[in-house]
Amino acid sequence: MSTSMKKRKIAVLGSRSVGTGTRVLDILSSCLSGLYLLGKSSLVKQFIDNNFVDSYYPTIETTFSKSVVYKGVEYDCHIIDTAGQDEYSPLNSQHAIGIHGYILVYSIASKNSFNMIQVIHDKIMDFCGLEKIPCVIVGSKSDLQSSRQVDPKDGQMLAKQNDCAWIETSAKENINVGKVFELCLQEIEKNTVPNQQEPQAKSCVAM
Ligand SMILES: Nc1nc2c(ncn2[C@@H]2O[C@H](COP(=O)(O)OP(=O)(O)OP(=O)(O)O)[C@@H](O)[C@H]2O)c(=O)[nH]1
Repeated sequence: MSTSMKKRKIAVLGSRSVGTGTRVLDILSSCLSGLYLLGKSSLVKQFIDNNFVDSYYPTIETTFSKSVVYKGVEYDCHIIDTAGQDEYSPLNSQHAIGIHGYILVYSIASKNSFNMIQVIHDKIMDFCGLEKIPCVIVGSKSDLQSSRQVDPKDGQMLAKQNDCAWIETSAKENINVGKVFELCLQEIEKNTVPNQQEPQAKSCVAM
């Protein structure tokens, strides 16, 4: 790996799926309520391995690395696939400190998961004490059109209100997966002052 590569840490967050605590029951509950699962891990897996698996394994937080060339610059991206956020739980500091950009995921087939995006966004802003965070709001499972509960216009409006990028994606059909991470780098680099090597120092970014 080139020493001049810019390191960017990206956290993938969304609402936590309601696990039952045991493996068999988790699988059963995912069959019953699969639409409410966000597909965070599937999105990351498709990006890292070019692979989609239909089965569900509850996420234990994992970090992946991949070098990405964006606008002719090579970035060493560290992507943290989180287990998700509860409405009332405080933000885990590891999902804020040292993070350069966020991918906030909802399922287009779950209005509840969409409603959680503003809650999670506000939690990050509160934690970091910032007025803006580099962020992409992502509507996952765009292949599930017949189960759609979230209008694209609502996604775009939420992104506009929070000064974020927005996109819909399908890990299953490999639609817009690379674009999600490009948009995240774009939002991170918006934070970079011209002629400056790294994103501007913010209280939550470890330089
Ligand atoms: N139709 C469809 N199903 C998907 C897509 N992405 C993921 N899934 C399915 O949704 C389920 C949950 O996917 P995961 O990627 O494990 O979801 P997660 O958000 O990481 O879930 P947690 O580990 O509970 O946080 C799995 O059965 C996937 O196969 C997609 O783009 N389209």
